[in-house]
Amino acid sequence: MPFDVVQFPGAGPDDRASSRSSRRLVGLWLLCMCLMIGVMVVLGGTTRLTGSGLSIMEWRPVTGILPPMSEAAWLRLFREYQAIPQYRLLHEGFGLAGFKHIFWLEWTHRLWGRLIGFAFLVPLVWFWWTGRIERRLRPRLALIFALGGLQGLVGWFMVASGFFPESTAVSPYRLVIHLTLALILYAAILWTAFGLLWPRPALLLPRRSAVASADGMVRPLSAVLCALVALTIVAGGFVAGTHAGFDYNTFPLMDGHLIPAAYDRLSPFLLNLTANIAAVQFDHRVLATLTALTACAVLALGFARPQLRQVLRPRLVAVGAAVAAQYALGVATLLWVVPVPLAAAHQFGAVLVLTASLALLHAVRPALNRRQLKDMSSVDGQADGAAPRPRRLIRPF
Ligand code: HEM
Repeated sequence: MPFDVVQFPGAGPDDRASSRSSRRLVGLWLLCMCLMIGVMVVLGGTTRLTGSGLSIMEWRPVTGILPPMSEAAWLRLFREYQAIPQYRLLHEGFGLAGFKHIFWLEWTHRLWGRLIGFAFLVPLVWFWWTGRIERRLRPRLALIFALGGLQGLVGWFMVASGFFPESTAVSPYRLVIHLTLALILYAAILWTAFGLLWPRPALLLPRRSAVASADGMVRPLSAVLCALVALTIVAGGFVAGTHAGFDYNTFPLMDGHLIPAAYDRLSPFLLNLTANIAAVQFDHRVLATLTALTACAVLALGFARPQLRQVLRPRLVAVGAAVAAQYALGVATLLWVVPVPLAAAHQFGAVLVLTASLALLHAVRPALNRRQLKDMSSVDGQADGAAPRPRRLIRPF
């Protein structure tokens, strides 16, 4: 009997849901959802970077799936777009062909959003109906679906801010909310998928050993890494939202200084963190550097300790590679003054960094209770060559 199968003789209606095959099926479906969200993040980034996001000025969740069907319909939409400040300031004179170009990007972004909703809802109903989803997971998945719907609304809330008089782009605050909610959804789905596919921590670290032993330090360090990645992403959202990447295009100095002279230009001081280009860009650099240093610390610890190296090697390599590539991409995006392909790759890189750090944290998370720990020890501690005993219930997250 495979150890991961959770089978209780005469157990309740969750029997099918907790079987290995159901968990794998549901887990793989959720991983596919993550992939779709990753593509969506790149599509959203490209839409923003090419100034396409304001080309559809209506919010029609269902009927909006149909693009304009006649020349008259195209002309009507183009005339509406010509009335907003973005057209006059960014795209004046680009003609109907230019308008169609930016329209199709925004339309594809919205269409992909609808497809994500569809690809989530239909299997969810099917798996639920056929008893493949454990009871405990049902409220979580329903909440994720509701948050997905909310994300569509937040997207429109963001786009609407681009139509304010004299505004040529969306509000940075709304852009950050949109990006953050997308990545919260992504993280929640990924964590749930990991829990289904790898129901127990890869490493047997009792709660007490965290911090108390050198090996145990890997857990708090991984948690700090995830927190720093999250903060760096939010800060990156502000860099994108305030167009801060088009200024201070040198590295590591900013205008000849390590800390830009204009860091505290605005008052009150807190406003600098979100609205002052110098401070916004500097904070993103600092947070990214702290993220990279923490990743180095996790890697140094992981490779120095044989027990950690043996179990965590692929995850450590993934964290190292993703953070190094993302840092280099960030610097390149800055030095080349935000070319669309580099900036879009940098946006996707953030998803990869998040994925790798969550995979590491998931592998070293504590077992849920003492019994689990005992059950795990009974399998893991088979140095005497005795046949392993099947474990009992391991909750899948
Ligand atoms: C772990 C490291 C990093 C992470 C996780 C990260 C993450 C992000 C994210 C999520 C964005 C917002 C993308 C968007 O909304 O379109 C962003 C934007 C940006 N980041 Fe980073 N970043 C990192 C390192 C760096 C570094 C080291 C630099 C340069 C010194 C940098 C420069 C930029 C620039 C210029 C933008 C704006 C690009 C645009 O306008 O599209 N990043 N970053």
